[in-house]
Amino acid sequence: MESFGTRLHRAMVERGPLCVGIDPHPGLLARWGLADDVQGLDRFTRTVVEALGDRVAVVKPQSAFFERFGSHGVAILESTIRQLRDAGSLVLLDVKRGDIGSTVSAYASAYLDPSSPMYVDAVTASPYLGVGSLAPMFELAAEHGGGVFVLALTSNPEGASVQQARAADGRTVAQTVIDEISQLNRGATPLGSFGLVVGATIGDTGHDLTGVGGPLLAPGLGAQGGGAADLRTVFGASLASVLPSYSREVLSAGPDVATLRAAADRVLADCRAVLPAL
Ligand SMILES: O=c1ccn([C@@H]2O[C@H](COP(=O)(O)O)[C@@H](O)[C@H]2O)c(=O)[nH]1
Repeated sequence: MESFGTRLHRAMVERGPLCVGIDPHPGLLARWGLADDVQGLDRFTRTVVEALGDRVAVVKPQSAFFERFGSHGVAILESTIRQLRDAGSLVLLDVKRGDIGSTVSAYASAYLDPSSPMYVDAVTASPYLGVGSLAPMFELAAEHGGGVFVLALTSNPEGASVQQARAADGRTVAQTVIDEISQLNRGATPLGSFGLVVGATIGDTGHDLTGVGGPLLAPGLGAQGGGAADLRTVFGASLASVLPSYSREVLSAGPDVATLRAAADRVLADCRAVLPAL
């Protein structure tokens, strides 16, 4: 079975290094002329799948915007995941899960076991109960060709006070996460299956990402103020592993399918101008 890293690398070569998030904010639903209800949610997500599912490397549904509609929203999330997989994009579910290891096992089954209704190619995970507590996710991902993106240096301004605090050995908390994920990817080519989330808004923090060996998901572009040019400052020598991620910047171009596609093409061109060819 092919690893997630191999599948992701191929998707980035064939479709370009771009992840587009599905974040159906109430304001976006209104802007698209849709009601803030499950019907509006369903129409919104179907339009995004139609516009982008067959052309973008990775689509990242944000679970929170589905969960707020309860079981009906979760049913639409499951359906969206299936539609995206059928359309050929990789699905990264942004759920930022993390807990004690025995509970992480259940999260792993929910998202990374192919028999689960919510099975996706990769998930986001939070390391703040210790990177080791995420081991059940790493193991199930490795077994079934899945991936896990662990929060390292997030795009929000509040993140730095925790992530850039120093641990007992003098490294920042983020650097300890970076180092543990690098170990998991050792020897994997062309790309490891275990990624990090590093915001495009954080500037040059001096963290060493060169040994990660896995994908570096870069949110914070567009609506949060980051631009493609910032990728150079944040990622320096690691630019080749960057997967830029945009949500509102692209979604606000809807509901017209052609306009959504044009917005995705535009941000991809901006990123290609900065990132090395794969
Ligand atoms: O550090 C992080 C980690 C995750 N996110 C998520 O990405 C999108 C960003 O949406 P935009 O509309 O492009 O701002 C959203 O789902 C966040 O929860 C992040 O922004 N930063």
